[in-house]
Amino acid sequence: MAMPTGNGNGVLFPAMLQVTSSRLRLSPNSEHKPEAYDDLQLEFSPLLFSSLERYLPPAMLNLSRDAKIQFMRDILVRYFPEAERTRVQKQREYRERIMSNYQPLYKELQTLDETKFFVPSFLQAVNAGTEESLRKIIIEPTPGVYSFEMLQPNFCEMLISEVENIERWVHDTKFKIMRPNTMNKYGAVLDDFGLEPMLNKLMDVYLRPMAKVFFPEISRLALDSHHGFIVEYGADKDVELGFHVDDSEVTLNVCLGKDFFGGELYFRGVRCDKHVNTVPHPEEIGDYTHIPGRAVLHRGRHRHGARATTSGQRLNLILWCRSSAYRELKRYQTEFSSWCGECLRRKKERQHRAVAATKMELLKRDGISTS
Ligand SMILES: O=C(O)CCC(=O)C(=O)O
Ligand SMILES: [Fe+2]
Repeated sequence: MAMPTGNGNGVLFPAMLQVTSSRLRLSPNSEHKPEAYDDLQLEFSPLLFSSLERYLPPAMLNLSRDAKIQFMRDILVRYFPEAERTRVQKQREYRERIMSNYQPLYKELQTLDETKFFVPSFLQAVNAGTEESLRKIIIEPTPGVYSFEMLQPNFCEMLISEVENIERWVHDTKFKIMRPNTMNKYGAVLDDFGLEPMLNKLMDVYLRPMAKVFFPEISRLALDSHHGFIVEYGADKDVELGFHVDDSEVTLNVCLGKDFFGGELYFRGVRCDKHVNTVPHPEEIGDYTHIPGRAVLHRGRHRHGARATTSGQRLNLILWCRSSAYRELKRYQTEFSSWCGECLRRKKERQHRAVAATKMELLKRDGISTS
């Protein structure tokens, strides 16, 4: 028998007793208008509560707001480990410190204005949304890497000036900035500087149709979070970037400028965790030369690095797009021949061996000499 639950003061919620064992709905109740939870100072986003409310069992919908909060929080706490909650809380505090001290140079960067941000060819192809329209604007410098013209020169200049403004502010105030990742000593995480909603829209509206065409195995499941940042290279900045895979399902990398030599990307094939250090096959070896305004889109697991920027300054906008559903599914899989070059090679080898063994058996059975 289930023990009664209470609010910690010895008072029971009778209605809660009836529904705590109920399951969430499998599909959301689209007719239900969820309450607003914006005033809550909880460890989860108020939007998460509003979204989850649509999945509550019907009997719960008439309960008090507090009872619903308690029920939903219990679910979220089980799903979201404490270490992750602490990380999110620290990140929130870090961003609040930035937002209350940093004065942006261009507030207009925070709202995506498609005609000011993108070149017409990109916009037309994405708006048409067909495979044909998207294939028309891309080239594939090496298999699985797609390149296309994307950003307007004016937008690139604004973003570069904003990053320079960030670096000045960091220097003048001695702010302890978190760099984009362990590989870069320079650059800035744009999500920390108020550009997260803009980059979310970029991923959701403009990259989603592309990912659907070029990486269908991933984008059957939604890309639902991102890490957006700028990398900076030059004599007094980072010079090159070692061979690595990204912590993303799909990566967008757009060159913003300025004038530079070098900095080419080199690619060495897509690999799963198990095969990340295996040798590349000849057809997987390819280079890409950055051109300001031009983007490359590739799988995060596509192994790559950036050669030295030998003169001038190079800044690139990077968006690591992630899918929580894809990551969850991957945990239950052991073989990735649909995208890992090495899993595929080994699978083909096994098939060849099996076919050869069968042939041999048949020849022996028919008494034909195999020596
Ligand atoms: O420098 C570049 O263009 C590559 C950057 C990159 O691969 C990364 O930040 O993950
Ligand atoms: Fe990368």
